[in-house]
Amino acid sequence: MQLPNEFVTKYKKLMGAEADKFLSALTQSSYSGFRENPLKSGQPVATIEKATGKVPYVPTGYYGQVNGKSLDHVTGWVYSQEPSAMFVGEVVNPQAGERVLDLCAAPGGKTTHLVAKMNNQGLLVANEIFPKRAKILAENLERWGAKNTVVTSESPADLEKQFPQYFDRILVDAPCSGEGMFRKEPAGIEYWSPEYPAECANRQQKILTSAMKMLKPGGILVYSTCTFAPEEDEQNISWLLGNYLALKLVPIEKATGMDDGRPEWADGNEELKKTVRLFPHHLKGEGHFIAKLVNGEPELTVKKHKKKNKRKKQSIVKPDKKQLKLFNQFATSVFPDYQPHQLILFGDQLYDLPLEEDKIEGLNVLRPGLHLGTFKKNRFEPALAWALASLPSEANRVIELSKEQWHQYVHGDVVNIDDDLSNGWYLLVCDEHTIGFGKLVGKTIKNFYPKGLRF
Ligand SMILES: C[S@@+](CC[C@H](N)C(=O)[O-])C[C@H]1O[C@@H](n2cnc3c(N)ncnc32)[C@H](O)[C@@H]1O
Repeated sequence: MQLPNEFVTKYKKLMGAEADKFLSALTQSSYSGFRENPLKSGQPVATIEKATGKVPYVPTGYYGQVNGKSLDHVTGWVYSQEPSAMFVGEVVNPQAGERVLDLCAAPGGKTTHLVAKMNNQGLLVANEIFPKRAKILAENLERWGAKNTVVTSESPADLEKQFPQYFDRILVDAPCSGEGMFRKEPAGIEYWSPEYPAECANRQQKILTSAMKMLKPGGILVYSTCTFAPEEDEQNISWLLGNYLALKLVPIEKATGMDDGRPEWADGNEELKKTVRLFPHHLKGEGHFIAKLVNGEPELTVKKHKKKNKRKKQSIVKPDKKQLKLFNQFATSVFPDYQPHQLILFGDQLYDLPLEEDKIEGLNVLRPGLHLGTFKKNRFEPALAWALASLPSEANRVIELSKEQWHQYVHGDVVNIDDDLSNGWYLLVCDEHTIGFGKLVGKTIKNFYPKGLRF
């Protein structure tokens, strides 16, 4: 890997005596890792995936690689994530029941972590500006079993109009110059230029300005990047502190190998030591920067947002009596204890929306909460997302499949069983993993695994 000369010169100057160790670490191999899903896994994942060790600062984190076609991955028991990036979710530390915004969320590494920390309770809005990336985010959340999460695809400036002073916690995992990922994704080096960090900082300040409008008084803002560039890290935090006088840095408890932020790389404010830097020559992970701030602003009367926004991208419709009957028939037979927040329809798709419906009107919403199923003529077909967000113990009607039958199922084949069971819908389970729904007719399970996911 060839680092740009200007990059080397810049960091030799900034890092001084440490520069050689730092630059040499960038030429070594990167670390891979994964988090297990505490909402699902009933046994230590380290024994079933190829974990090479425990990430010391993340209770659910492991070093090692996940096989994308393994049962654990396909059913959302694990999520592949670089070890340093895992610390961000720990710093955000959202609580069950809170309103949380992940403003730059795709592909969802941190969002899935937040879902787990919130125990799927409260509201998580996961936003990604680019629709294609937002689609991947929605798919990853579906596999993870997110119930409390709405996926939107908006610019921060548009989102701020909808949610003034609304969130208890906001994560801005900002688009950045990516210097911390150079050894993991060397293609990023091509985009780098000496001017690039300042350009990124400018964009980050715009995103932070929108984030501040959506943060409640007393709310927590976490800002993270995967770059070493002081312009995007300490200098942006100085900028925030200078522009929002009620914002205060909250100290982050550092694990072994983590460094304090560097005041001397910004305006010398010693408070910046409360931020954290993860350097690849000091720990087993890639480069990251994280700051945690609390908004001490007293509660202000928030002007009711007048909907200037005339675009009606989504219209909210409730299921009619007939649809409710079909849904209830399914729910009573398979998930008798399921308590939806609010049932809404997008076309013929039924979702369980975890927030007030007017909050999503006018927004580009890819996933208005948990996808429960589809109405087709005179029947209700449950969605894979609902299965993946459920535990075997929550279902009345379960069929256990062998590993071989699971392979048939994800391949899209019909699966035959030996037992005599009544016809109808069942939750399919393999080795304690919820894998999907199947409709039993005689001794044959009709396969409803989505075509696009088959392998
Ligand atoms: C560092 S990545 C987020 C990674 C993600 N949080 C995760 O853990 O998987 C930053 C994201 O910001 C998005 N982005 C790019 N430009 C943006 C902008 N102007 N405003 C908001 N988000 C932007 C990118 O598409 C990208 O998905």
